[in-house]
Amino acid sequence: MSFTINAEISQFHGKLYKLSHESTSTKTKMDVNVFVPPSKSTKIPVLVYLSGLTCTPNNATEKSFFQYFATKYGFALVFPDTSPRGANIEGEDDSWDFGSGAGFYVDATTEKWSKNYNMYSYVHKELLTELSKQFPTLDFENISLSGHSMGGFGALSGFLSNPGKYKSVSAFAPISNPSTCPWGEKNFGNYLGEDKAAWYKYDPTHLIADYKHEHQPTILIHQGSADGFYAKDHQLQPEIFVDAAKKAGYKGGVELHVAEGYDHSYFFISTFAEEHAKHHAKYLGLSE
Ligand SMILES: N[C@@H](CCC(=O)N[C@@H](CS)C(=O)NCC(=O)O)C(=O)O
Repeated sequence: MSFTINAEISQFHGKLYKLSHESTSTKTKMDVNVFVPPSKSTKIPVLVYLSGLTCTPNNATEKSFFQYFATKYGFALVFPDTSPRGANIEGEDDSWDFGSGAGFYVDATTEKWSKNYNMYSYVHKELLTELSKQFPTLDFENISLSGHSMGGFGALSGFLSNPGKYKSVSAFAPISNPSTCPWGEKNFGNYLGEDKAAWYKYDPTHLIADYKHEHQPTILIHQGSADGFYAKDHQLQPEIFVDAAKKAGYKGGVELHVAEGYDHSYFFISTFAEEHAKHHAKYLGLSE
């Protein structure tokens, strides 16, 4: 398997690559963007950023400002897509919060979706393995996770279900307890079926309750107070995750910042991108 380089763009003294490849996990062509900072190191740490509902790899690439901080601190960035595209499954393109653009970073088990909707294996296994061959100077053993909304859920879930694999995790407005919110119920119900035990294997609030691994870095979360998905729709519920972490005695703790007046958009994400970059740089061995 090899990547097609669709674009190679100079940015912040590094290179932004827009790539595509045939995925064995999703059985579709997948797009992914990778930013490589101007480093002479042959072991450049990596931050994987998982995007939210409706996004392609380009939304965060164009609006998060993360590349500036990747150059400043010296880590590479990986921006995966949010679902398979064009799998030709009935209903896949019918709503903005399910199917295309909403793979939810799980491996589907229901008959209808399980052939293609395997974003958990795609992100945490296939993509990282394939990128390590394409980019030999990137160190995929020194890697962290971040993400927004559905991707914030994907980051927390991926970190907690792969103990020790990721050095650190952070999230912007994450869907923190998907088993108890409308987005989670819709997506988990369709992808994983009605047995909630299967949902809990991905739900950060359940995962942290059972997390036993000694690697317990501080988990950084920002949430905008004026985000309608938080304040009005109760899709995000970061406080429930914080409580679960406290109850579980998670050693690093969860640092939740509710930022007054900020919404759910990339104006919010870009404002706090540096705090997240700094957080990961510390755990990736790039700063104090
Ligand atoms: N389409 C939805 C909004 C979806 C949304 O806010 N998606 C977030 C992630 S959950 C996002 O990043 N959208 C793309 C963007 O802002 O570039 C609506 O009309 O309410």
